[in-house]
Amino acid sequence: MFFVKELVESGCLTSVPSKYILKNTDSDDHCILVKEPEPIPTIDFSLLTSPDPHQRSKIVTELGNACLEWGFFMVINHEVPKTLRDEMIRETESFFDLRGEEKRQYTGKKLFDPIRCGTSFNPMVDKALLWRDYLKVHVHPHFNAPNKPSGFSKILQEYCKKTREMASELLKGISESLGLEQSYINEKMAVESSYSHQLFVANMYPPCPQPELSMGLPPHSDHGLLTILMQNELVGLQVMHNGKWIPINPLPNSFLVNTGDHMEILTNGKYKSVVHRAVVNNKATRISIGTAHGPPLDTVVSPAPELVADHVGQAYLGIKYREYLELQQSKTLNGKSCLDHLRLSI
Ligand SMILES: O=C(O)CCC(=O)C(=O)O
Ligand SMILES: [Fe+2]
Repeated sequence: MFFVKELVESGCLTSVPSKYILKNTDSDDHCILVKEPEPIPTIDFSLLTSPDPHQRSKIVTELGNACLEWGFFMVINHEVPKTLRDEMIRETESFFDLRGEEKRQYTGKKLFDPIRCGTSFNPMVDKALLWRDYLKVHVHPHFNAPNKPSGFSKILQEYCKKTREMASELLKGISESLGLEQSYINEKMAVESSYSHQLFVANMYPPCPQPELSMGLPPHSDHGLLTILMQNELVGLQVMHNGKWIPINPLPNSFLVNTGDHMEILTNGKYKSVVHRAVVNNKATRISIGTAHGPPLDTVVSPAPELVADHVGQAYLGIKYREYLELQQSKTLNGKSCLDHLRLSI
C-alpha cells in the first residue's frame, strides 16, 4: 500500500496516475459549483452558554435554522484555545511526516482497531483511488493514540476532550431547537457518558498535479450525530446546498460543524445530514481534522418518538451505531447511499 504522500514525494509527478482519476467536474453530478463564496450560517458559541435567556433563545433559533436549511455551520467564539488547535495540526503534520514504515504498522487494520492509517476510503472497493491519506483513531470511550510523534498523544487527548464538550453544548442547543428538553439528545444518545463514541479523523491531501481529475473525498455524508472539523489554512471543502456546491472558506480560528446521518435518523429526517466533498489543489498540502460524535457503539438509534408526527410516521429503521459504521465502511463512499438502506417508504 502506497500513501499518496509517498507518490508525490517520489518526485517528477507531472500527471495523475490513471487509478486516481475520478472526475469532479460539474457535469459529473449535474450540480453547479458556486464561484463566489456564499455566507454560511455562523453560530456564536459564547451565546449558547450565555446566562441571558433572550440571547440563548436567539442563538438556539439560529442553530435550528442552520440545521434545517444547511446541516452545516461555522462556529466562532468557541472554547478551544487557538494554541491547542495549532498544536493539533502541527502534530498531525508530524504524524504524516513519519517514515512510511512507521505508519505502515497501522495500515490494513479493521474498522474498530484503535488506530488506522491508510489511503483513499476503501481501496478494496473504490472505483478510483482518492487523493487522500488518513489517520483514524477511536478516542472515546477508550482513548488511543499512536506513540509517535512523541507529543501527539497528549495534544490529541486534550483536543478530543474539548471537542466532546463543544459537541454536547451544541447538542443541547439543537435539542432545544427541536422543542425538546435541553438534555434530550445528550441523554438519549448517552453523549456525555463514559461510553459515547468519538472518532478522530485526520485527512491529508498532498498537492495534486491535475486537481480537476482527482478527488480528496467524493460526495458523502458523515455517520455520526455531529462532525466538528477544522483545517490548515487551505480551502477544499465544498458543501451541497440547494443543489449547488458551495466552497467553504472558514474564518480563521473557527470550526465547521455538520449534521450526520444519525442526526437525520434521530430527528426522523427533520435535520438532514449534509452532503459534502473535499477537492484537491496543486499548490500545497491541505490537512483537515474532524471528530465524529456519536452514541455508544451498541446503541440502537431510531427516530425519537417525540419527532415522529402521526401523519408522517417513522421514516427510518433503527440500527445499531456499530452496524451502521460497518455498513458505511464496507462500501465505497457515495453520497447518502448508506442511509438509503434505512429509509422506510411511507
Ligand atoms: O477535508 C475536508 O474538509 C472534509 C473531510 C470530511 O468530510 C471527512 O473527513 O469526513
Ligand atoms: Fe465528511
